Amino acid sequence: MASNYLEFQFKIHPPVPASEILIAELGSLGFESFVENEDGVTAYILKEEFNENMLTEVRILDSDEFKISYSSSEIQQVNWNEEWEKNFQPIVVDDICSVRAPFHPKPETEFDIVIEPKMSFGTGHHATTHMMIQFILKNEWKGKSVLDMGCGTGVLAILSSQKGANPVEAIDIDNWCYLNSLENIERNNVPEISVKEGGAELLGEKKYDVIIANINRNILLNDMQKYVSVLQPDGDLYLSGFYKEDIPIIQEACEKLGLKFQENLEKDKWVAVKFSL
Ligand SMILES: C[S@@+](CC[C@H](N)C(=O)[O-])C[C@H]1O[C@@H](n2cnc3c(N)ncnc32)[C@H](O)[C@@H]1O
Repeated sequence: MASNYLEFQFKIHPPVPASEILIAELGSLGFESFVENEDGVTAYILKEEFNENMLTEVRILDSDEFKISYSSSEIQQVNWNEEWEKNFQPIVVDDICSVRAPFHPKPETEFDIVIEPKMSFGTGHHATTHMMIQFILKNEWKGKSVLDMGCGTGVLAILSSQKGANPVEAIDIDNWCYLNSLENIERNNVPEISVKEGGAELLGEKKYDVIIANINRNILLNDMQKYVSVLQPDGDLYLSGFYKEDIPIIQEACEKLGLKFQENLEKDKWVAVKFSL
């Protein structure tokens, strides 16, 4: 791919495992291809698509815990696949589920998900994806209707389908993630998964046995009511994308909507929580 791109180095001070939230925000602003490094994230955006207001949006992520700074430079050519091949290692969750790129050898695990992430979130490397995979692995999924909100690469929707969920639907607000999920679903030869581009406004009358949403605290708080309105009685809602200290606010919002806390997983300060109606 040869285009005029801006390359941004975003540094997180002090370095904390917050880069995936930064990546999710950058992705929704129109940045492409993200490479995580020790200090933060390198991200790219087409020069004509960049505007200064985007950096104001990024600064809103600053908190008591960390601050984000950046520098930028203009570049002519990016080979995104080479970037990923340098940076993307396969992962194995609980010895039974691998998430890997097409160029990695086939593993022996029971579940094998092949993802070409390009610039979408969801390689399984991040704690939140890892924990959502653990939840899917350890709970009954067979025959259940599953909605994956904020599907990224489609990794959780693909695993849901491999675990026997049917039908599976996936939604992401980002055009790149929508397209990338379609590609990855085809690559994994799973039964048809419906993918839509948008947010909670796409949810209508149809109800689901299970909803999984790994997004971020504020979007979850904002959209949770809509999610619950399309959850079957006795349905389960699995949420991630927030820190342990956010559990009380998430739990309070869920309980107001009639959900009961079931269980939470914790990894690198991040949590994933299961609620049931
Ligand atoms: C943290 S990533 C999770 C990706 C994948 N599900 C995983 O677990 O690895 C969050 C995803 O949510 C999407 N997203 C952000 N806001 C959203 C919204 N309001 N509705 C739906 N998707 C959204 C982002 O584009 C991003 O792909």
